[in-house]
Amino acid sequence: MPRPRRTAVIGAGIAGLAMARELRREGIEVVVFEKGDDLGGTWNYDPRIDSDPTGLEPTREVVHSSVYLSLRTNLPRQIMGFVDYPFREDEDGDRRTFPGHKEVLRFVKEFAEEFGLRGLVRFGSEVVRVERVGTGLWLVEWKTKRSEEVLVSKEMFEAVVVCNGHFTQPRVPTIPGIEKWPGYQIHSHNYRVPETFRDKVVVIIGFAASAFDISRDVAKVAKEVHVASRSSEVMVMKVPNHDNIWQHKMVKYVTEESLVAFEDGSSIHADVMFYCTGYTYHFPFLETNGIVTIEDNRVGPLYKHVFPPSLAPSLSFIGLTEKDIIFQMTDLQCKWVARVLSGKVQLPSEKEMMASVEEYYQQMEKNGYPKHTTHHLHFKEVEYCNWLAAEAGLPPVEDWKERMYVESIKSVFSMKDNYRDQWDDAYWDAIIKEASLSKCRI
Ligand SMILES: Cc1cc2nc3c(=O)[nH]c(=O)nc-3n(C[C@H](O)[C@H](O)[C@H](O)COP(=O)(O)OP(=O)(O)OC[C@H]3O[C@@H](n4cnc5c(N)ncnc54)[C@H](O)[C@@H]3O)c2cc1C
Repeated sequence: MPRPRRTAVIGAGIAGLAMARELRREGIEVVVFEKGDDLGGTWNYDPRIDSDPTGLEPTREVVHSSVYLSLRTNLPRQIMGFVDYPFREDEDGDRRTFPGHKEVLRFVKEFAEEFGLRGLVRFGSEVVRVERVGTGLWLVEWKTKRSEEVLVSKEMFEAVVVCNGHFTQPRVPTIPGIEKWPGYQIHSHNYRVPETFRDKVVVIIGFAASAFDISRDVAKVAKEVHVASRSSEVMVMKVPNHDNIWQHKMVKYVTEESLVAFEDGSSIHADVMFYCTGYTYHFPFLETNGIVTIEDNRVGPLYKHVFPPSLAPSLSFIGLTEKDIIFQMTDLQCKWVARVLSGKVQLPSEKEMMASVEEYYQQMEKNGYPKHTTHHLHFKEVEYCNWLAAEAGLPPVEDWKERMYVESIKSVFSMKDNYRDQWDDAYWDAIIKEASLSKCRI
């Protein structure tokens, strides 16, 4: 494919902004379509929630962000910067190592201003169709609203980069009896403040970071909080240092008398079923004639989680991988894609890319990783970033970032309350200082 003249980027979260910066650096004209009216994607806290709190009703009105009011980052700010643009403290901002969401938004906006990216974004423009047309171009159709009037417009692009985020479309487990259970159901996508749950008995399903944080937040006002999980690691117990939080095995069934029975044999009567059960990938605008599919949360086939081999390089996806050093990884993916589009880096042949995808799937199967974890990096987060960095002509991720990432993941999984405020800043400051001194010495 010849170097594209114009590229469409869908979304102005960190992925879309980083992509726009890299494309422009490569001299490629870029248009960023953003359905919201501001930059920052999920970091734009929005007090509104979807019209269906479970997020399952297909015709519901959707709010993009899943951020709740008390949210603080679960990674230290030192590894939440872009590769060449650190997340520095702002004198007037939230200077904590694990800052609140407002501070992340401030940083993302600062990044956009620094590189003059705002002017590349068409706000209030929701992409509703992306389709390859006979000429090898991509037709992008988007809608804009002016008061009550909806305008639909079309434009052709030589390449499209999908950066629409994947924390908006909830995934919810099937629970026997739930259709008749009379309580209130909600997915964490629609959680904002604990007040709704005052004096309620709340069952939270999930065992990852959001279930941990939200259970502690809700427990401040709820009567009881019962966290249930499929995880084999869950210990059935009353959680130490909390008067009103219990852990259980998964919910076995529920009844119309509001009973919730757990697989550990215990049961309670509850008011709220709260799903902290993750999200599914969702590209409602994308038409590829079945070339790109989503099956059991596997977007495929994608070479290195980015390029569908038979449509590469004119179609790509940024930020699909999960559980990694997100800002660094996203930025590196963007640098790689921009270099591929500019012709500086060649992709392998379609056949070779397909073989690589197949090999990855086989490896997953051999290791017993379920299909829905296709875009988890399975402890190879840094290896993946280093591969991207090499493709982008950059050095590998700094050793201290890798160590800090590993340590912060351990902290998250330690499930200790206040792990963020127990972080040893002095220790890490010394490590970073030593690393930068040794860089100078080289
Ligand atoms: C609750 C929560 C906590 C998190 N905590 C952390 C953390 O501590 N550290 C960390 O590194 N990461 C964290 N993350 C991950 C976070 O999602 C990523 O850091 C990152 O912000 C994702 O950026 P993105 O640009 O890929 O997607 P998003 O930020 O979701 O941006 C996508 C953009 O695309 C737009 N869009 C979507 N569809 C369309 C369309 N059809 N047309 C036009 N525009 C469209 C959306 O409006 C949005 O602006 C968290 C995520 C959540 C949900």
